[in-house]
Amino acid sequence: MNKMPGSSNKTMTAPDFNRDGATPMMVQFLELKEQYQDCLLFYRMGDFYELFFDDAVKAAEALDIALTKRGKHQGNDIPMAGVPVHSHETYLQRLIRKGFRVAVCEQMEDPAEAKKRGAKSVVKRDVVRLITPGTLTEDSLLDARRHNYLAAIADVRGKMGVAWLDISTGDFYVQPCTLPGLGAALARLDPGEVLISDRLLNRSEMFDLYNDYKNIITPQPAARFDPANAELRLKKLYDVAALDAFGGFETAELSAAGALIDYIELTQKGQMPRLSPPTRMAQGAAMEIDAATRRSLELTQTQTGERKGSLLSVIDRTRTGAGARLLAARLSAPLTEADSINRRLDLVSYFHDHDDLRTDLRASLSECPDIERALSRLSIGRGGPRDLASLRDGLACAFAIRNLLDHPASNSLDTLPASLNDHLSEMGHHGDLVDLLRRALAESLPLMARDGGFIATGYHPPLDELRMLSSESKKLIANLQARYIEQTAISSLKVKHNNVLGYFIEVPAKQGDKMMEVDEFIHRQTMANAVRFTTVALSELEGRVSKAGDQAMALELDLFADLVTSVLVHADPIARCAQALAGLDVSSSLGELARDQGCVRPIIDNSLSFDIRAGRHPVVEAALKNAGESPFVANDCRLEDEQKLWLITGPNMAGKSTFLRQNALIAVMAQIGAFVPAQSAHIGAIDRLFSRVGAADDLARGRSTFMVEMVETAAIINQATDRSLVILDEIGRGTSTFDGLSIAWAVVENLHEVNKCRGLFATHYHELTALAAKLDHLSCHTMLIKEWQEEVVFLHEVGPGSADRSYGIHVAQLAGLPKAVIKRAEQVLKTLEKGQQGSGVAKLADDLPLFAAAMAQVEKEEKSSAPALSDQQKALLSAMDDMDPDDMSPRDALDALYRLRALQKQAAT
Ligand SMILES: Nc1ncnc2c1ncn2[C@@H]1O[C@H](COP(=O)(O)OP(=O)(O)OP(=O)(O)O)[C@@H](O)[C@H]1O
Repeated sequence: MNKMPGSSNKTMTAPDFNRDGATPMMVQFLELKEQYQDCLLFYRMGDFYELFFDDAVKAAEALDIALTKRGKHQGNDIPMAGVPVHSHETYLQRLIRKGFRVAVCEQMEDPAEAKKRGAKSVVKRDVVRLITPGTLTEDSLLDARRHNYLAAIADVRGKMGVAWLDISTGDFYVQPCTLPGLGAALARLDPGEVLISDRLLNRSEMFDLYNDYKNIITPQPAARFDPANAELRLKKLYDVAALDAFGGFETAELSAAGALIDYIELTQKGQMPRLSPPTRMAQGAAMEIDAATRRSLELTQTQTGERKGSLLSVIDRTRTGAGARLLAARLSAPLTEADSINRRLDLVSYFHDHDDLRTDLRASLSECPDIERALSRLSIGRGGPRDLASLRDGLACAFAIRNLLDHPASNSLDTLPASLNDHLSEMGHHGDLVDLLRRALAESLPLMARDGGFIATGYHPPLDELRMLSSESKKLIANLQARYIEQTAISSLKVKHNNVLGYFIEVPAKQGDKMMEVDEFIHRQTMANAVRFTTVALSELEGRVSKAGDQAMALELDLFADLVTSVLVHADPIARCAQALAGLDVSSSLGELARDQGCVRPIIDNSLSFDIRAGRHPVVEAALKNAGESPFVANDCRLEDEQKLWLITGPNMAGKSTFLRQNALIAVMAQIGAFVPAQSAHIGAIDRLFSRVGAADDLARGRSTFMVEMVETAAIINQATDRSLVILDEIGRGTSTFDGLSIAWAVVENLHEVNKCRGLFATHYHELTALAAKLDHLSCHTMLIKEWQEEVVFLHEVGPGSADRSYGIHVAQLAGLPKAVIKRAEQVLKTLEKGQQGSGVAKLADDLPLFAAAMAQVEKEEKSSAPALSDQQKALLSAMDDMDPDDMSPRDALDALYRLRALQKQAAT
């Protein structure tokens, strides 16, 4: 941590809000800080945001910036740290990532105004915004390809509701929820921040959830979740008398949605961003996938938290940020309703079948800026000229895309899929707005409107006049230089400009006296090497330049505000257009993926089918391809009728986990409306997907591997229905053999008899295969291998039947376990296989030779198995032994080399 430089005095960290004796500025700071004690207060002072007291200490440590001090409070030094305004976003990003909340306090008036009230008066300041992880709008603080949701959870008389919105795009949703389903809902949303009322948070049932999300939970007073207030807030926001038009919301959903709006008002200080009316997601509309299943299937990120290596990274071919966000959102929430899935598939099919059209569309999309985020920034008063340009270019792209899709050059006789027509009509017509923005905006644009110069010449004549006045005056100033040189005969005289003096005449120091003699030149400043003057004419021209400049700036800002208004009048249709573009991006990119990867359109209906022919694991297949290894082996999976539940045995490393996961991933891909990596696929829509494939300790929650496994298994047994797909890999391996086997046994029976779900169950407990005789819908399958010259070759093929052994020792050998250990393991295995399990196991230690004896045996075998050397080979070795390179001349060395080569040739024949 940074130390207070050169300070032996006591410093104070936590501010003492006692204002006695404080300077007026500190009084102002303390008044503000007292209101925002849970935030770091960025206190604007000129070109810096300053932090004081423990805010400064925390920020200095988090940002690795200097910690200094400024004045005293109550007799103690005040720690201070600061970040420049022009680069503050980088610092903000780091603070937000580290979990801080920041209150941004701005100067609300020109310092000159404050001075008018008296020399000691303080510039008015106020907090204009609270920056929290769930309320970010700046591109620099956001990932362009991911949504950043702010979520709220409400409980009203035992009924729960979840609401979530992305302030940077205006998306807003609600859904009813149950306590057991809450974890899955949050895992799906992966929000940046979660609001929960303190009353709900204190309930013991919430402790686990709190544990999982404590870093992003922002507790709120229960009053902020009041449903009656929530309803009023929503009605006011959307200016409606009743909310029925948006769908029938349950009270808990309203309460959650209202808490979100309240929080936005609180953090944005009343500046409401554009928010789409809340869309209600019905319970069960999305495939339920709990957090453990998401982790194990690595849908949007790998188990180590990276995007690379996830399913999303392999299937994402989108060209726009909005498309990428939509694809990630769809992948997190596959649909359950067959008709909706098929509508999406129709569009993917269309793009899959029309290569040229798809290529042209994707080329156009590449040019399309992020309309959603630009619109959101403009709506919240945080946009700049470049956001207007993004809208201009994005809407122009939409126009071009509409033309392209409305009049496909080829296949003009094809009927367009219904969802394509929907997208086209959602794109609307924004020609007038594009035209306006084209005329209004200059070619190169500053980030902030206050930097000026962004209105195109010719758009607004009065602005052109002011600019002309200013530039003509500048020209006249330049002319003055020539006149004064002639008048004074000082050729080195220059007219210059700086921010302190404005325009001035500068001559070298030795010419200063000469200038002083002329009344016209008014002395301003004497420097070491130069003397500076002004004249009445120069001051007048300068006045004209700055007046015209100020007027032009004010006019530009007015014009900017007008343009923003013209955009915001159309905010909703623009947002719909942006969503349509994102939809086209996703569908065309899935069409591209299907073409590229040889995927097929799945048949999705309401049956209980699960029939995948020649399915492949998209991520493992891509990895094998990248590594240049042998191609992926496709496998069938039919979970129907008497084969609803598969029991899969087979050696380690034979591909069981890959097979299990690939079928889950194919189901997920199919239900987001993507083509799937298979020869054919028929899936009766799945309501819940469970995958328990390996588990790690959850030490944070004090759970062992086995405990985690059992908690997850319990969730499956309690929740899986006959429409669910359950994937279980090696249940029960974390405990003693007999305990594990018994649990696995009972779980299989329960899945078969009670849950009646479709499922894949991989195990090394070969004893379980006996269950197939008892359970009608259980069938045994195994990973095929070939044994060849004592080697095991994995074929990665799934076939009927069961394996009689696991070849674990073989895999251990491949992994490099020492030979002695392998040998010993083989001895133990043989003894066990002779039927000495159970009570006989205890006798193992007596019956088996000692470990040391086994080691000695290995050494002996190695020696005896070493191949005998031929006479020629011996001659070669002894010739090498006889050589001493230090004693050789270069000539001797060369001769020796030839000799060795000749001996080696003899040895080889
Ligand atoms: N169908 C396949 N085609 C080609 N290679 C495959 C296939 N399935 C698996 N593999 C390769 O085999 C490796 C091991 O697969 P996997 O982890 O699925 O085996 P496993 O049977 O589950 O092993 P264990 O029982 O030890 O967990 C994979 O990393 C992959 O490289």
